[in-house]
Amino acid sequence: MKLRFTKMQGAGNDFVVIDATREPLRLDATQIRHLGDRRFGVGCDQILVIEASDEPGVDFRYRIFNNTGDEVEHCGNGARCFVRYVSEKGLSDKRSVKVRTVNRLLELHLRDDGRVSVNMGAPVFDFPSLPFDPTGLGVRREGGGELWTLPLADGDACEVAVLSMGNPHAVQRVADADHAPVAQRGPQVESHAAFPRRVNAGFLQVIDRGHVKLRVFERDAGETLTCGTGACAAVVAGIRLGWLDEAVEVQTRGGQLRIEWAGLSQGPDAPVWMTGPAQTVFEGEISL
Ligand SMILES: N[C@@H](CCC[C@H](N)C(=O)O)C(=O)O
Repeated sequence: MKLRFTKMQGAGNDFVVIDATREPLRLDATQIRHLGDRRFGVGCDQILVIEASDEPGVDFRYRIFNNTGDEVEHCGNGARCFVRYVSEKGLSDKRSVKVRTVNRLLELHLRDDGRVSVNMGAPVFDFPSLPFDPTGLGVRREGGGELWTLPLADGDACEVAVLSMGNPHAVQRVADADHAPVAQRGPQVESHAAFPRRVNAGFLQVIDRGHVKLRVFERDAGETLTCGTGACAAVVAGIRLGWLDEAVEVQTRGGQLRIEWAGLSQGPDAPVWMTGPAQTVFEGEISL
C-alpha cells in the first residue's frame, strides 16, 4: 500500500499526519512503527490520524499513536498541528474546530499571530482512571496539592505530582532542568508499578511564578523536545502546589508554550489552555 503523509512539528515534537477523512484507514502496529522509524521509515514521535466525524457539533476525530505502535489518549502538540493541517489542506475553512479524541473533546483555534491555542479540557485527579495505584507510597501535602514518594529501581526515590490530561503524567520538581537525570530516571518513573499503564514523566524547574523550564520523558517515545500534555500537567501541578500563578511560559528544549489554568479562581474543572507553534515540514508518500 502507498500512503501519503505530511510531516509536521510543534515546538520540536514531531508527527506524521495522515488524512483518513475520505476513506477509512486501518494501520497495524508494524506499519505504525515503520512510519515512526527515523532510519527505515519517515520518523516521528507520534503518528496522528485525522478521521471524519458524524457527531453533531464535532468537526473531526483525532487518533494518536506513539511511534512504538500503541494508541494513546491525547497529544497536545499534535492537536496544534491538527488544526494547521486541516486548514492548509482545505479540509475546513473554520478558524476554530472541535475534535473528538478517545476520551476528550478539544477546541483548536488558529490565532492571528500564527500560533495555535487549544482548549485541552480539565485536568483529572481521579487516580483509578489514570490509572495510578498509590498503595504503600508516602505522601506529602503542599499548597492544595500532593506529592507522592516513588521508590525507584536504582535505590533512589523521587516525589511526583500525579494527574491526567486525558493521558497520565507524573511531574517532579528539579533544581536544574538542563542537568536533570531524565535519561536515568525517566524510564524508571515511566514503568513504575504504581502506574499499570505506564506514565509520562515530567521534570519541572520553577524559574519564577510565571516561568518554568520543562523536560518530559514520554511514555513509549522517550524524551521528546516538547510534550504539550506534559506542559499542561506540569503547570497544573505547579499551580496546585502553590509554586506558580495561573498563566505560565514553559521553556522546553524545542520551543516555548504558554499554559493557562484558572483552577484556583474557578475550580478544578476549569479547562487548561495551551498556546504554541505548529508547522508543516514536508510531504511525501511511503510504501507500507
Ligand atoms: N507528545 C505528546 C504526548 C503523546 C502521548 C504520550 N507519549 C503518551 O503516551 O501519553 C503531547 O504533546 O502531549
